[in-house]
Amino acid sequence: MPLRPWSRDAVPVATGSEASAFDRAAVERGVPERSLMESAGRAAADLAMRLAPEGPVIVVTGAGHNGGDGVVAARTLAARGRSVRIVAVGARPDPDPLLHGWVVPVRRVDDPADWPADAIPGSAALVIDALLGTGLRGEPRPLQAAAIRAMVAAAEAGVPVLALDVPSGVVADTGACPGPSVRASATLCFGWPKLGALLEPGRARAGRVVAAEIGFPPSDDAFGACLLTPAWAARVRPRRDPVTHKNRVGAVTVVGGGEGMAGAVILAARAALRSGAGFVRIVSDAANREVAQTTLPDAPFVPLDSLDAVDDAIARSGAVVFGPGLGTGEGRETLVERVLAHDRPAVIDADALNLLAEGRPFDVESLIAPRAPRLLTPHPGEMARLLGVSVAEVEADRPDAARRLVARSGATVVLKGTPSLVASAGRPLGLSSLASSDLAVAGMGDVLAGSAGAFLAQGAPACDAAGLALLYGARAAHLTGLGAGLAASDVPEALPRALGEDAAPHTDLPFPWLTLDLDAPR
Ligand SMILES: NC(=O)C1=CN([C@@H]2O[C@H](COP(=O)(O)OP(=O)(O)OC[C@H]3O[C@@H](n4cnc5c(N)ncnc54)[C@H](OP(=O)(O)O)[C@@H]3O)[C@@H](O)[C@H]2O)[C@@H](O)CC1
Ligand SMILES: [K+]
Repeated sequence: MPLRPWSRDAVPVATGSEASAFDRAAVERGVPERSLMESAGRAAADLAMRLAPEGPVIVVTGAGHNGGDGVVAARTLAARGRSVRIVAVGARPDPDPLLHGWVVPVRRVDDPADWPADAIPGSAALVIDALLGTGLRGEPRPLQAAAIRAMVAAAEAGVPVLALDVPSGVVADTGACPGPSVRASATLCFGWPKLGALLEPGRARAGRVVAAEIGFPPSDDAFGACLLTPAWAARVRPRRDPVTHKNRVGAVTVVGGGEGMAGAVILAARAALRSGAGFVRIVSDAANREVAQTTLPDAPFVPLDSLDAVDDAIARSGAVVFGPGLGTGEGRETLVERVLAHDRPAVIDADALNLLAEGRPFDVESLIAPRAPRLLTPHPGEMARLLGVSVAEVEADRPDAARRLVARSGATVVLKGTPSLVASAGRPLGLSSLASSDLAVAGMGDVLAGSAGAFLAQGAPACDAAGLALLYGARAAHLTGLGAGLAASDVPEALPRALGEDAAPHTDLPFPWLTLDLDAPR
């Protein structure tokens, strides 16, 4: 199972607005716009030849620079001997100077009510969507909407569609689709992947996401997000010193599991051990002692009503995982107060979050300026309770919800979903590159919390611990080969294999300009 996605490290991700501002700044610095467009269009032609090694190519162009990229791609394909035709939607110069004198047949379409049925024939080997890029404002107008519908029909008839920069109709800032949008089998992003191609619903429209270096200056801190990839994880993950002992490599205390909820703490504790923690303690309801100790004899057990023993366990730990299966019944406030009084890095999950959402005994604002890193790991329902909004409001702008909780709590936040997001003050928003519907199963949150606790205890900063837990958990799930039959309890056992992989990420794209090759969502 080849390690994917391919990249050399974390990949900067630009919103459409950031990309446009960066384009302008680059041009002001003397980077010729034509050279950027030339590199973009030639990279598009390279990828097009790979996706459709033979047969006719239709390039649907718009009036802006996205269309210009498409014209360069069409010219390059023609110069390489391919059969290519342009469908020009809206105004373009005639003849187009970007064609450098090459004669490429152009079909001009100006009337949305009269879209020619044969403009995109079913016999095409590939459609290149160069209609709308980062310049889309609002819902596509009727002419562009007709072109998008024609490209959707072609895709439904089995013609692959390569979208340039972003599938037309998808808002590059957010992934929203205010009207019709192209269904691409692959999207080639120029410079950097666009956030809109990585967030739903845009992600589902983009297919495989490939990014190309096209001659931009370095982006440094220009963008607010980045894609966390396997190569990034391999670089930042903690490694053991050859000479060490169990308390030096990360001790974790998992606090959770009300009566009858032993499974959640056991999953978290097992994930912590399998993520490299040297010592894991379980603090749980006394009724769970037998099952916990039988199932996971490696982890000493402390009953959660023995508060002094709880204090002692936490004081001996490098990190706490607080909340899995905890329950929100009477008396839990005391435990919250006691656990969070320690200056230990902590993952705050599940019912510990629900208690904070109810202000029992305090709310997330009281976490501000803790003496140790805090990592909050809500799913959208918990996030909605913490912010006092509806789940629909969270889902409508997930990056904003994550950033708001960071501002309110001072903590690092993982907002689970597809993709899961990692938000932390002063750091770009991290997007997991390994989202998969296979992970939508009960107990995965407990595994994530335990694993993140292990990375925290091994000294990783909270945002790295969060990203590592997301990526290695998802990779482990993939390595089980169980697909939609995955159970959360399968994942901890596969974590060591995921962590042990040192094979370089794989791509079958041989292009020197390649900076990212990310599979279509599963
Ligand atoms: N600049 C650079 O350095 C580089 C840029 N690059 C490329 O350029 C792209 C950005 O180019 P861009 O800014 O020209 O915008 P673009 O996406 O082509 O769209 C503008 C067109 O869309 C139209 N339009 C807008 N809203 C609409 C609607 N609702 N419904 C219908 N039409 C609508 C708008 O029409 P208008 O509203 O102005 O009449 C205009 O015609 C970027 O994604 C990348 O591919 C690369 O080559 C690298 C170098
Ligand atoms: K496009």
